[in-house]
Amino acid sequence: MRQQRLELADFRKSVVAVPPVAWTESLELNPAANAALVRHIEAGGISILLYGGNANLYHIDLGRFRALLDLLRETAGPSTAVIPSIGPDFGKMLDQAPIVRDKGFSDVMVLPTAFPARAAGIERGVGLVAEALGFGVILYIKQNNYIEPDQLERMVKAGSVRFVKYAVERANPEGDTYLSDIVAAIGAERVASGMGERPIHSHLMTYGLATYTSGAVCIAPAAALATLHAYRAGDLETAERLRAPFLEFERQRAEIDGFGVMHDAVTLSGIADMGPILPLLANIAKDKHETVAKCVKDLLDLEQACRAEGGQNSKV
Ligand SMILES: N[C@@H](CC=O)C(=O)O
Repeated sequence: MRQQRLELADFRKSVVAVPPVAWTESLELNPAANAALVRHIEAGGISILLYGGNANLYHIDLGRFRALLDLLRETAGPSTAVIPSIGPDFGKMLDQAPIVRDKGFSDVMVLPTAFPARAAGIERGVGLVAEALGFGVILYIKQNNYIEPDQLERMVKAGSVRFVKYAVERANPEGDTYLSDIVAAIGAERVASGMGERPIHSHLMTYGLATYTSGAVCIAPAAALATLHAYRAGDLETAERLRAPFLEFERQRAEIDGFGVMHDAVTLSGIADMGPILPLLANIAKDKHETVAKCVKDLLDLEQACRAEGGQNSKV
């Protein structure tokens, strides 16, 4: 695992993969399956792994959290940054902060608490958590007006927040004034589009966000990097062509279940057997496997083509 804290420039270099976690039937960590997924993502050129929503860290207990951090520290390659997530409630964040710090992680994301939470309480709570960690966090904003832009600016100046994962759902991501206000307050270089491929055209091109996070990247990492690079180069035709199978995958996730589809898609891809998803989430029904497997195959075909053409420099 990379030892140095991520700098803003590092986020611009990679799409952020948001992997699920593999468990055995008795809900023990599956080291071999988790390692196989990490290796696949790294082989596609991705250098940042964010264990958060898709890993279902919302529901993880402290024992499994410790074991996961040990495994990730040992498994990730020397240039791969691993960002675990803490929370979503204040008490769990405080319990997890010393574990994160003592195990040598230097970046962490705070999961969003939708209820009950108030902006002023989030500012104070995240400040205390950052103090306990000894470094500023990545704040996951998933709700409109979760935190006011001027508060966020204060938190960045105080060092309690270093980066933001922005994932507020909009029917149309253009004209998102909350996002423009956030960007005006802390700078686009501190914000990642944080909700998969659907809004990335706007988020990268209109708002100039640093990068994007995605679950599907775990299946097609080189294709995702090629997509990011095509957007950056202004080659929108290539970017849209590359994004098409990711969008179809996201459509299936929205229709069936975003978490369950992501988890089981990795198993269906043959990359690694993820086993059961940690409760309170659930695996998808068997009768959905065929549809999901078809999307996964399209992603794998694209991945193969991108790798054959040289990964991120591909014009596939
Ligand atoms: N929820 C999105 C992005 C992750 O943070 C996904 O899973 O693709």
